Amino acid sequence: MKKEQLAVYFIAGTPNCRTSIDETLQAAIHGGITMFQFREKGEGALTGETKKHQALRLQSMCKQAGIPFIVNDDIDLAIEIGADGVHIGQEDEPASVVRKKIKGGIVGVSVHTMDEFEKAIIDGADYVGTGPIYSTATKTDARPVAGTTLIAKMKEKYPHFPIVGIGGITIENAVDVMKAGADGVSVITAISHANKPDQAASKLKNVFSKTK
Ligand SMILES: Cc1ncc(COP(=O)(O)OP(=O)(O)O)c(N)n1
Ligand SMILES: Cc1nc(C(=O)O)sc1CCOP(=O)(O)O
Ligand SMILES: [Mg+2]
Repeated sequence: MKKEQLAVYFIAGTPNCRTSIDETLQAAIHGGITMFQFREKGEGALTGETKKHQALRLQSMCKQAGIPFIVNDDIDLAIEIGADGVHIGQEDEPASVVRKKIKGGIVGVSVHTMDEFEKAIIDGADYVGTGPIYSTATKTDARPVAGTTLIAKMKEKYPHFPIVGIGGITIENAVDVMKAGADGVSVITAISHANKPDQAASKLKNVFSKTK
């Protein structure tokens, strides 16, 4: 995985989108997102075959655009459909186990402390996501707001390891996350609830280009 692929990392599931997730993702791709995570979670989330078929449609759009298609939590689905990778948190399957299952695919791990970060590196993570950087209404079980301090500490100790910030990130505050040392920003609402998701993605990409 190239670090640059984390620049504008869009995450969404059907419950996050105001119009259809297919339209939202297509617009986000048009605006320049660099990676996509299918996170089918929360009230009204699809399950079973319907979830799989939705995943396949989105995967095909990502493939055509040449951006990695990552599956959140559901390792079996990721393997079944041949996704480019998975994202797991501290409450999910251990990263060391997932690393073996996913073989050469991308493994992203959520971390909240320096110890979790160093363990993720040892376990074979390709990148880490850390947050919530700012207050978020999207994840009901999010941890307390962390700010950008941990990102700066992680970058200081491991300058080359890919790190992305997540949680409450907007077009306005993304610059501070980048300046703290993140290689990119992960967003749900900033793109999925935007009136024009393509423009939101494009503005986030501009923040990245101006900061890096
Ligand atoms: C890029 C990125 N970073 C962090 C997360 C959060 O993962 P997790 O803690 O497992 O929480 P859920 O997303 O599964 O609710 C993420 N998904 N992506
Ligand atoms: C999925 C997720 N994980 C978080 C973490 O802190 O690990 S915050 C979060 C939600 C991000 O959504 P939004 O961009 O709408 O705030
Ligand atoms: Mg998870």
